[in-house]
Amino acid sequence: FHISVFSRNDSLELSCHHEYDPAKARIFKIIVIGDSNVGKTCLTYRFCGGTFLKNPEATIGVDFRERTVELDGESIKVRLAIWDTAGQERFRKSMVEHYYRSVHAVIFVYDVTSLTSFHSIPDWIEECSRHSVGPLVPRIMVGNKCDLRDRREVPTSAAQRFADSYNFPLFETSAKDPAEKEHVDAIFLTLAYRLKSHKPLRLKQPSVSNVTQLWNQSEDEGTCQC
Ligand SMILES: Nc1nc2c(ncn2[C@@H]2O[C@H](COP(=O)(O)OP(=O)(O)OP(=O)(O)O)[C@@H](O)[C@H]2O)c(=O)[nH]1
Repeated sequence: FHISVFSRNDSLELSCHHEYDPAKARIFKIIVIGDSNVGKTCLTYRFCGGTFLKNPEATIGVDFRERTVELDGESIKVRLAIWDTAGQERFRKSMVEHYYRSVHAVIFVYDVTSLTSFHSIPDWIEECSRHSVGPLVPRIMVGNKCDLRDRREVPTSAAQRFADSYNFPLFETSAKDPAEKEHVDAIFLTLAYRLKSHKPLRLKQPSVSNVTQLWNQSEDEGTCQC
């Protein structure tokens, strides 16, 4: 049962499950934010699908992806519901309120070969604040496309200074380079470990599509400040 909302991408699925399993219902919403073309879709696809998505199209509205991760051996399972947001203003403006409702964590992405995308990060942080994402919501910064070594415009030192000033962990990686696959996993696992003690979204009606519920519950609950 595959669902993709407002998307032309061949995205991964949030599956519909029919038996109630509390472990499966422990779910955290992570939004991935940043300029268009920085690689948000490819990073989330790499994490959820394991491969590099060739020829992604611009995200329209949002694409949902999901992966369940096991923490502390197998003792804790958490489901990461990842919202791959649109970078282009015209494809996101009607959706922004939905992005931030009940969000548990935020990933800011820039492209290491684009100084412009790095300089946009303060604007994305500002947008988060405007939507009442509190300081207790974990945030992470990711510099993508590190495989393009000859085209790098954003030095690690500058990015690290910036990240430190906000107390964000910084990751530099590549969605494209297969050798970076585990590094991409580490980004999301870092958030999962930080979230495991937070209050998750609980699915109210396990028999109904998770996407529909996440959408509706985020309407009901407002931004999570846990
Ligand atoms: N070399 C390289 N190219 C990448 C990498 N990640 C993404 N790309 C390319 O960058 C372009 C944009 O990738 P997307 O993942 O669609 O970017 P996006 O941030 O989701 O863009 P929007 O949906 O418009 O917000 C595509 O041509 C990808 O193939 C990477 O790590 N290395």
